Amino acid sequence: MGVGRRMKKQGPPPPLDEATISMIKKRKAAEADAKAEGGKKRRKAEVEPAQGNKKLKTKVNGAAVNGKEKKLNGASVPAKVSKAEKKKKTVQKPIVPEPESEDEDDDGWGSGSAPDLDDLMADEFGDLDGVSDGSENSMLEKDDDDEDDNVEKFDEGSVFDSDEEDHPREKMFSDDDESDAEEKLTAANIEGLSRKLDEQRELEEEEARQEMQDSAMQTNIAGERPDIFGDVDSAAKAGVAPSMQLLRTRITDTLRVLGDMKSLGQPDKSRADYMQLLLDDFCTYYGYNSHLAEKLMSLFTPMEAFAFFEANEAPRPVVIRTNTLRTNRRTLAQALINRGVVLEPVGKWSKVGLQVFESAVPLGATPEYLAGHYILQAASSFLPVMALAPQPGERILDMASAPGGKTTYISALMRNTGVVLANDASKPRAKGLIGNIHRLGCQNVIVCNYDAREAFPKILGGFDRILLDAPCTGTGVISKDPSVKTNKTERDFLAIPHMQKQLLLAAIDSTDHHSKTGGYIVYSTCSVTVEENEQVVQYVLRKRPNVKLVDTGLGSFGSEGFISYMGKKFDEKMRLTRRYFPHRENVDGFFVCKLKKTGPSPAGKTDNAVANGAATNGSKADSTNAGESEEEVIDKTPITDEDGLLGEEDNFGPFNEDEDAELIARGERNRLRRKGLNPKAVLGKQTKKADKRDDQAPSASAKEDGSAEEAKSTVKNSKKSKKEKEKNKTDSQPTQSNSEPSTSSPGSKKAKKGKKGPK
Ligand SMILES: C[S@@+](CC[C@H](N)C(=O)[O-])C[C@H]1O[C@@H](n2cnc3c(N)ncnc32)[C@H](O)[C@@H]1O
Repeated sequence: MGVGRRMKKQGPPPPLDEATISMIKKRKAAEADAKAEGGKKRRKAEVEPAQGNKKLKTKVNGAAVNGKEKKLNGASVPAKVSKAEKKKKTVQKPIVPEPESEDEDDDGWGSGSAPDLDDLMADEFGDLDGVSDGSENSMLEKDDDDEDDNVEKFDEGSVFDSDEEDHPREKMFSDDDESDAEEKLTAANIEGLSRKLDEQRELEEEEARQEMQDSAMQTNIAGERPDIFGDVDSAAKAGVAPSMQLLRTRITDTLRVLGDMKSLGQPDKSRADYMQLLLDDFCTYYGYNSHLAEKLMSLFTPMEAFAFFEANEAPRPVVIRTNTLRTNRRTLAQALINRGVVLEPVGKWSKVGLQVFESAVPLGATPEYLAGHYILQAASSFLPVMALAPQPGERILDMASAPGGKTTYISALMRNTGVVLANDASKPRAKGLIGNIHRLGCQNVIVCNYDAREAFPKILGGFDRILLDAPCTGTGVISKDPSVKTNKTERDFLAIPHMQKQLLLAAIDSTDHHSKTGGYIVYSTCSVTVEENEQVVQYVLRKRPNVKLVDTGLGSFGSEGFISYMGKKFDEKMRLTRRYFPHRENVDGFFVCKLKKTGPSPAGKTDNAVANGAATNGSKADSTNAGESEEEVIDKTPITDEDGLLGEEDNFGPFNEDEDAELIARGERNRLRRKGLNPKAVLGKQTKKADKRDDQAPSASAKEDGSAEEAKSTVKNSKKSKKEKEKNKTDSQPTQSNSEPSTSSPGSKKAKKGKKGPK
C-alpha cells in the first residue's frame, strides 16, 4: 500500500520528545518573563509560575535516572550525574499528580491468564479521526482535506506557552478557522524551534562525548585499555558490592570497550566476557533478573540496550484521550486549561490525544473526567485501535478488553453505531470495563466474560474486525510496573506466548473473511520480546494460510518488526508490523500487527490448541487419538450459497446441535483438567442430575398427551436436557483462578441463542 496523503504532506509523526517539550517551555518561559516585565498581567493558568517552575525543576522525568538515588540491596547510593544529565535536570519536565483513574493498572496480564493477574494493564485510548475506510493502510489516506488542515493546526499549536496571554491555546486548538498567515507564522516558529533543537541536541551529544572521554581518562590507567576486570576482581577480593557509581562507570566503560574492542579490549578477554560483565552489571544496577535482562539485551546493540534500560527508569508522559462521543479536543483542552492543567496535543498522529505536563487538580477526579469527556491512556495504546480502523456499523470483537481503553475508543470511532463485543476473561476487570463504558457513554458495546480461547468462534464468530490486545509479560511497561523486572520467569516466556497463539488463532477463526468493510485482525501486546510478538505471528501464519500480513496504516512512527532473530527467520512481510520502544519514541513498549483474512480456515485443521508451545498440525482423527488436548477449529465465517449470497435466515450456515454439544462438552472437560479436576467426577454429578430430570419429564408430558405425544416429548425433552446440561456446565465454568465466566452477561445468552448471528 502506498503512503497516505497526510503522511506525504506531514511526514511521520514525531516521537513524544521530552527535549522538545523542555525546549519549548524554556523558550516560552523566557518570552513570558519578557512580557511580564512589560507590565502585562498573567492569566490564571499561569498564576504561580515561579512555584511551578521550581516544582518542575526538582522533578526528574525523561529518560535519565542519573542523579537520582538508586536503591540496591537496601542500600541507597547516588548515581553518577553526567553533564548532559545535569543539564537535563535543570529544564522543565512534565509533572502531573498521580492519576486516580481506574485505567492505570498496567502490566500486560489479564486476570484470567497467568501469574499476577491482579496487576493489569493500563487504559489505552486514541482518537481516530484519521480512521479510514477500513482498507489496509488507509487510515492516513482517508482523511478529507478539512481533517488534514485540522491536524496541521493542532500541530502548529504545539508551540505554545502556558504563560502567554491572549489565550494562546485557543490558537493551538482552533480546529477550523485559522488563517494562512497564522499557519505561516507557526511554520516559521517551528522552523526556528527545530533549528534550536538541533543545536541543543548537538550540544548534548558533544557533552556526552566529553563525558565518555572524561570517564576514559579516569579509568584508563595507561591511557589506552581500561582495566575493567581489575575493578571486578578487587571488589570481589574486598568482599564488597560495587557502589552504584562504580557500576555506572563500569557500564559506560564496558560499552566504550565494546564499541572498539580492537584498541580498547584487554588481550586476554573476549567480547563475550565483556558482554557477560555488561549483563551482570545491568542486572545489578537496574535490578532485573538475568533471564529477562539477557532477553531484552538481545533485542539491541549494547549501547541501545543501555538506553532502553535507562528509559524504563523514567515515567512516560501522561496522556489523556478525548472522548469524542461526549466532547471535542479543543473544548476539553480549554476546560482543563481553565482548571490549571498544562497540556498540548500529543502529536501529529492523533487528533484526540492530549499530553499533560502539569496539573493543579487530580486528572482522575475533574468534573470533565467524571462526565466521561476523557480517559487516561498511554499514547502507545492508541495505536492498535488506529490500526484496527473500525468503521461505523461494523461488528467488532475486542477479545481481551478490560479495562476498556481500547473498547471505548473503538466505540467512539464507530460513533456509537454497529456492535462492539467487549470480552474479558476476568470478571473483576470486566466490572471496570463496564464502568468505563458507562462513564464514556458507549451505547454500542456488549460486555461478556469468557475465556476467549474457548468462546470464540464456538459461541460467536463472523466479526468484521477483531482486536486482540493480548495478555502479555508487560516488558514494554516496566516503567509503570517495575515488578516485571524480577517476577517474569523463563516459564512465563513459554506459557504466555502459548496462550497468545491460542488466542490469535481463535481471533482469526472468528473473523468474517467475506466482510464487505473489514476482515481484519489486529494483534497487539505491551511487550517487546520477540517470543510474544513476531514469533506468535509467524506461528499463526504457518497455521492459517488464510491470513496475510498487511500494513498497519500507522505510517513510519515506530520501527519495523524483526524479520530474523537469533538465527530464526520470519516472513519478509513481518516488516509490516510495528514496534515501539520507550527509549526511541518515548512511549510504552508496544507491538502492533494487522492481518487480513482472505478465506475460511482450512477444513480439517484441528490445532486451535497449541500443544505445549510446539506447533501441532494433526487431522481430526489425530485430535481424537490425542484425547482432548486439541480442539477443533470452527470457522464461523458466514457460509454463502453458490452465488456467493448469504442465506437470509441463517447467516452462519448450518449448525448441528449435537456436534456443538459435544464440542462444548469437550471444551469443558479440558477446562476442568487444566484446573486439576477430574471431569468425570465433576460432570458425572451433573449428568446424573440431568438424567433424573430426563426421566421425570417425559412421564409428565405423557400423562397429558398420550403415548404418541410421549414419544415426541421424549425426544424434545432429551434435547432440552442436553441444553440444560450444557447450561449447567457453563454455569460451573471456572476457567482460570480468578476468572468467573458470567452466564448472566449479555454475551452468554445472546451467544447461545445467537447462533444465527446478528448479521
Ligand atoms: C493487555 S490487557 C487488555 C487491555 C485492554 N485491551 C485495554 O485497552 O484496556 C489483557 C487482558 O486480557 C485478559 N485475558 C487474559 N486471558 C484471557 C483469555 N484467555 N480470554 C480473554 N481475555 C483474557 C485479561 O483479563 C486482561 O484484561
